[in-house]
Amino acid sequence: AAKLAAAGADVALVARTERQAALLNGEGLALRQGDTETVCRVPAYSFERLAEDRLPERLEGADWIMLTVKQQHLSEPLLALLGAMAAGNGGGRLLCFQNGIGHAERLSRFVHPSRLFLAVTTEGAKKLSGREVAHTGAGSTWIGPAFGNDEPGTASPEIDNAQKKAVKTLNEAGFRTFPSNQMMEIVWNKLLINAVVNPLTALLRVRNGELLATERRIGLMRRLLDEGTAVAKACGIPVRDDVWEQIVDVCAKTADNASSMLQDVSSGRPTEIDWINGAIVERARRFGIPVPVHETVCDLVKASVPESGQTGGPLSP
Ligand SMILES: NC(=O)C1=CN([C@@H]2O[C@H](COP(=O)(O)OP(=O)(O)OC[C@H]3O[C@@H](n4cnc5c(N)ncnc54)[C@H](OP(=O)(O)O)[C@@H]3O)[C@@H](O)[C@H]2O)C=CC1
Ligand SMILES: CC(C)(CO)C(=O)C(=O)O
Repeated sequence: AAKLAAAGADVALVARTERQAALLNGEGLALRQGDTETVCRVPAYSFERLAEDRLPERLEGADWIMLTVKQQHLSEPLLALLGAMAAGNGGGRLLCFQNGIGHAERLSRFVHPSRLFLAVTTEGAKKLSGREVAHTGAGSTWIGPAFGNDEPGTASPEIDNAQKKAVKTLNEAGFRTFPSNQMMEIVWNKLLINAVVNPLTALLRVRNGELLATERRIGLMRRLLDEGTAVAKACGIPVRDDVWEQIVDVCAKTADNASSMLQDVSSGRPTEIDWINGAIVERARRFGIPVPVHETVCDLVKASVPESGQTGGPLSP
């Protein structure tokens, strides 16, 4: 939001709590990039208030709604609010940045499928406080319709134009962004990467780069990738030949990063495992494909976070 606003886009934020919205409205949104911090003024609303009140005109008329919550945050009231925002005057389009799969199908019960778009990004961002965010790494972003239009050139002119405008706006804000009509393929490609890196870093409590440090870890990574690839192919998803090389590259380029799942497990928060490895297990069952390593990491990751998600934290002595 800070980078889009700096590039001249008309942006508003929706925080979860009224408290955070008041903080953002009072003190501004601070963006940290390297050693530089810039503060910008972006009007903020809260989900808590919006879920109860009428939608303000500004949000009802939004061209694009960028959804950056985690999969486990997609509650029924949030889905209903997004449905209302995407149905307003002129009809907003919803761009979903989630890792994992399953959200497009859930959202399509509330938002017309023609207004649903998926984004896959390798940009890195970290919330530092209620009003501060760090841009932790530049990457690339692909956006496109969630359903249909698999054949290049078959999207409606309206979708094409909306997509072009969003790509242009994101590029102007400094995000290297590309349009795609094969988002399912791109989403699955990222899924296969996350399904290897995230659970293993979370369970072994290591940073991304340390996964490549031993043959035993590499063996587990390869078994997760082989099982995941078999499921993707059974689902009719073309899998790139160089996914393994991409995984090695991600681990090398983000060597010092704690993966999002490691961060969640270390803080005792619920993880996105159900929408990453869990989604692979669920689809494997449909096709009768054995995925013992995915099943095991799902159980272990879930067992490592207390059911209530209230405690957890560093390893016990
Ligand atoms: N961070 C990254 O670099 C990348 C993340 N992704 C994906 O993007 C998604 C978001 O990741 P990330 O930003 O790291 O996740 P975080 O958990 O850091 O941020 C999610 C935010 O959503 C807020 N939220 C939850 N529920 C609501 C609601 N009902 N209304 C408004 N806001 C809400 C949370 O607020 P609160 O804190 O108050 O609970 C939180 O600030 C995930 O699916 C992740 O896998 C993909 C690529 C890179
Ligand atoms: C690519 C990777 C593994 C980078 O940390 C990621 O997306 C995550 O942590 O969720």
